[in-house]
Amino acid sequence: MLLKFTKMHGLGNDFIVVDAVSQRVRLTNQQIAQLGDRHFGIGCDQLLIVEAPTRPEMDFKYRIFNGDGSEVEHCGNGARCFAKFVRDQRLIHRDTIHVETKSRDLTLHIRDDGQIRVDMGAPSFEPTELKFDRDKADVYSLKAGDRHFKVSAVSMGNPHIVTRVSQAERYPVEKYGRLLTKHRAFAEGVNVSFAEFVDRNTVRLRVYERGAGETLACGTGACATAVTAIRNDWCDTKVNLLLKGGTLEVEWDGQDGSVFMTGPATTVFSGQIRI
Ligand SMILES: N[C@H](CCC[C@H](N)C(=O)O)C(=O)O
Repeated sequence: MLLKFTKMHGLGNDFIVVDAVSQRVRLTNQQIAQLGDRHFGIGCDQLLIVEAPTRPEMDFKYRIFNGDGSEVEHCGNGARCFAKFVRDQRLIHRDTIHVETKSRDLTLHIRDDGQIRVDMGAPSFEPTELKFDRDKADVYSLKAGDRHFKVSAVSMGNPHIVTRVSQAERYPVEKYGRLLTKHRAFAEGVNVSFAEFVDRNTVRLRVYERGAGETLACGTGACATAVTAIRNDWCDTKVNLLLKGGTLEVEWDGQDGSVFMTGPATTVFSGQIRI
């Protein structure tokens, strides 16, 4: 099969985007992992497949696969790149886009300045949705390697834990992220945010992602971290998350409303590959 694709990124969290509306796409999880391989394939943190919607009130369905080939429920940076992709490919002519994902419906708005604002839906703290083994909703004490961690658990449709650190830039994220992401408390793995709270509107953040390792940015991780900060009154209802790849703005009312994330999306190149 000759597969057309577009390489994109959201603050350095990079994606292979595939249009399955205009071309027939049949990819196995193994083929997705091959495409995601940074030495033997194109290379990406996640691969996004854009499909026709399954319900008339939606514009598209978009499926998300980690670089290891595993399909997941949500991707915040990917949602922004998806929005830019479908507009640039003229698959839609509106600036507000309604899209289905595996776990929830999203509304995306492309602003005049090119930034994309995503209604990420409401956070959840119910262990059932997070598929955690524990009966306590949202705070865990976990041992990983030689350290104990106090983590808050938040679902943005995909599972996250957030732990506070004093200096994010110097923290051994690879060592402890690798241990925590597969901790036995999380039946299907978990994304791990290491957050340094700078002030009531600023958090320095690094994320070790399930199925991808540390990425330069993580949209749902930024949302999970902002929700944790607002819920604990460490931050106000608008938070700037300073990630390795750049800054994301996240807003949440601290009640049961949606989380809103605003940030950029960038197209790197388009190509085709025989697979
Ligand atoms: N690794 C995540 C999916 C991608 C999330 C991230 N790239 C984002 O921007 O939200 C998971 O396994 O749930």
